Amino acid sequence: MARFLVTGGAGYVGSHTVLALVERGDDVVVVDNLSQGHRAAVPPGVELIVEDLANTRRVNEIFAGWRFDGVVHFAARSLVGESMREPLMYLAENVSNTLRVAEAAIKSGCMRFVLSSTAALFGMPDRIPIDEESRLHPLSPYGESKLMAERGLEWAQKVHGLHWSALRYFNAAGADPQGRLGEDHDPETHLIPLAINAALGLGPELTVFGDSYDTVDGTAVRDYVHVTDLADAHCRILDRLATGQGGCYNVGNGTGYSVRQVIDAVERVSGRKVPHRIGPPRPGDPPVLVASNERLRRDTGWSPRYESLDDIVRTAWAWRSAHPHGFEEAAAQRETPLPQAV
Ligand SMILES: NC(=O)c1ccc[n+]([C@@H]2O[C@H](COP(=O)([O-])OP(=O)(O)OC[C@H]3O[C@@H](n4cnc5c(N)ncnc54)[C@H](O)[C@@H]3O)[C@@H](O)[C@H]2O)c1
Ligand SMILES: O=c1ccn([C@@H]2O[C@H](COP(=O)(O)OP(=O)(O)O[C@H]3O[C@H](CO)[C@@H](O)[C@H](O)[C@H]3O)[C@@H](O)[C@H]2O)c(=O)[nH]1
Repeated sequence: MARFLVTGGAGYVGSHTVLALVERGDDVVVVDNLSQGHRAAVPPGVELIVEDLANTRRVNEIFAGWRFDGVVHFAARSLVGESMREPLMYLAENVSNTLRVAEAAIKSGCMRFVLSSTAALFGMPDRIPIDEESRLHPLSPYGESKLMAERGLEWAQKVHGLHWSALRYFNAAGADPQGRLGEDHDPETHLIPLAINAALGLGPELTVFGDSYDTVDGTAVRDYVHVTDLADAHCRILDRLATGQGGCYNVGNGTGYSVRQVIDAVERVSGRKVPHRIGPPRPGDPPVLVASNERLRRDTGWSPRYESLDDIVRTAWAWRSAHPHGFEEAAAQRETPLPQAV
């Protein structure tokens, strides 16, 4: 059994990874400031430390107080559009928090580090599928912040011998197949939950960002990878780091789906219409982002269990329709006192 610190473990990808680690018998501690995360997303028995990673003293204390074998660093600001309005805040926060966590880890002798990175590193890619040798050219401060974080970790490896990997996710999607966890952001900006909310009447009609791209039907194409498959990739990478081998990996299904295809999938799975209209393209959105996942498959034996878009959407639909108001409702239900025995 190993013990891991998961920053941002109350968030979407983080909580699914915490669950996967716990299920295979690892001991997990979560640190999260709950700015986006949810207490109810942290599995029972896992310690949640509510803290902001800006607090250097506390971050050092957390590492010194536990003997962690590794850290998985999810906590970050991750809205591309917001980063275009607040570039310096994004760079300062995402980079400094990553380096602060890495420094505290190294000081405490915790030498395995996994960074949540992103396909946004590649900007407008010059070839599809995108492999790890593709040109790194972020088009947003968000993407730039992850590239700078990766570079910082590279120096930590050269100088201090840190074993690290970056997992560059494409579009995380879906929910725990057993319905225990799901995606609950505020504001929600991701396509699949927005389409589901529109179908359920929980949100406004969906705006399709552009229908004149050079793609199969004019709408933008993305590589949707199931969050449980992402969680599995983190578990495998932590094991690989234990052998001293690191590296950067693209994590996607290797198949692209257009926005229209996503809408069709939500309609098939839910049996409802997704009210939508066509709007202008979102500035900075590349027409097509599809991963090559060959390196991850080769080095770790990973392969996605959820390759079909309908299967991915089905899990997201199941969670959202069972929890129309997300985790707050789930927590409130659990806090309802049990009826008194008479
Ligand atoms: N969701 C995606 O499609 C996607 C794609 C590529 C990369 N990523 C990256 O994966 C990671 C997780 O993404 P997500 O969608 O699960 O996001 P999320 O917002 O659901 O999770 C991030 C968590 O970190 C916490 N957090 C943020 N700043 C913090 C701070 N300063 N101190 C402590 N906790 C803090 C939040 O409360 C939240 O629980 C992020 O680093 C993101 O950039 C996500
Ligand atoms: O209301 C909406 C929202 C999205 N889209 C489109 O749907 C696709 C997916 O968009 P979204 O779910 O917002 O994800 P991305 O903008 O592709 O960004 C995600 O995937 C990136 C990597 O590919 C990560 O860097 C980001 O953190 C993550 O949010 C894109 O073509 C968008 O233009 C719409 O048409 N309407």
